[in-house]
Amino acid sequence: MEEETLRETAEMGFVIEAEAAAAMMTELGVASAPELLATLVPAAQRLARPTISNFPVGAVGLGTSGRIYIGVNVEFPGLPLHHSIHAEQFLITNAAVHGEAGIRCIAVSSAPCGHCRQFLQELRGAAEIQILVTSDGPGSAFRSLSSFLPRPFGPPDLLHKDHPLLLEPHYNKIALLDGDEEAEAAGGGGGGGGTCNGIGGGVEARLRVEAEGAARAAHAPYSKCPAGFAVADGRGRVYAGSYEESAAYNPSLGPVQAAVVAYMAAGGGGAGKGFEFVAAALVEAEGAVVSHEATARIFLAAVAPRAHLKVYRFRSSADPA
Ligand SMILES: O=c1ccn([C@H]2C[C@H](O)[C@@H](CO)O2)c(=O)[nH]1
Ligand SMILES: [Zn+2]
Repeated sequence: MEEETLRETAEMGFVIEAEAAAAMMTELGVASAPELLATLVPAAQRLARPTISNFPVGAVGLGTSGRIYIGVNVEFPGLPLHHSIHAEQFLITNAAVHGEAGIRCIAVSSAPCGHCRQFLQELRGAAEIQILVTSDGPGSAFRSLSSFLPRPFGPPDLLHKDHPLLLEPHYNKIALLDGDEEAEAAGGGGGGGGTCNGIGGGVEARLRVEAEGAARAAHAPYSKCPAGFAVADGRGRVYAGSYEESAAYNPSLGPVQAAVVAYMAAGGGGAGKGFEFVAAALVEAEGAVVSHEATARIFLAAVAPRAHLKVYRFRSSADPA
C-alpha cells in the first residue's frame, strides 16, 4: 500500500486537490483527512532535496479548502545554511502560492524545530494548528502548536489584531518606477530596456509582472518592505514568490526562497535536476530598509550562475497592508 501511495503522490506533486484526496482516502482505507496526511509523509520525504544534510523532511498539511499541500526541506550547496527552506515553511509557502486561506492540520516526519514553530505563529489561530510527528511512532497523535510552543511571541506583540496575517489577502501598494527613475534608484545598475542572456522581451515582461504581483501579496508588516521575486526556466515558464516575514524576524522566508517553492511545486528542480533558472526579477522598494538584492545575487551566483537578474523598484508607500 505504501508503494502505491508513493507512486500516486509522485504523480500528483506538491498539491493534492480535495477530490483527489477523497479518492485516496477511499483507496487507502483511511477514515479521515488528518489520518491521510500522516500516510502521505513518507512520499513527501521522497520529494525533499537535502543535498547537504541527507536528512529528508516531509510535511503534509490540510488546507481549509480541503486541498492538501506538501512541504519538503531544500538545501543549497555552496550557500550559507540560512538559505535552506524547512519543510514546514515550504508547506505554508506552497499554500500561499496557491491562494490557500488557512492550514489547520500538519503531519511532519520529525519534530518541527523552534524556527518552524515560530514561523507558524504568523498564521491566524496559530495556537490551534494541529501537528502530528510521524517519527514519534504509530501511537502518536495530533497536538496543538501551543503545546509545541507555549507562551509564544508573535504577531499580536507587534501588530493590531485586525492586520492581515500570512495566508490572508494582502494588497500592498506597488507602483513601479519607470525605466529612467528606476535606473537612478538603482544607481544605474538595475534599469534600462532591452533583453539579456537571450531571454525574449516577453519573458522579461512576464517576470516583472509576476514579481510585482508577488510583492503586492507579500506579508511584510514588520519592516514594511514588501518584495517579490520571479524566475524563468529555459522553457519560458515563470514562477513567483512573495516575501513572508516573521514577527521574530529571523525565521522570515525571503522572496527568492518563496519563488523556489513555486518552481518546485510546479514540478521543477526534482531529484537529480538542478534549478534551471535562466532569468529572474526582483521587485522591492527604492531605498528599502530591508533589501533582498544582494542575497538574490549571491543565491543566483551559486544556484543558477547564468541567470540574469533585473531589479525593479517602487516608491515606498507609508502603509503597506
Ligand atoms: O523543523 C524542521 C527541522 C529541520 N528541517 C530540515 C532543515 C535541514 O534541511 C535539515 C536538517 O536540519 O532538516 C526541517 O525541514 N524542518
Ligand atoms: Zn524547521
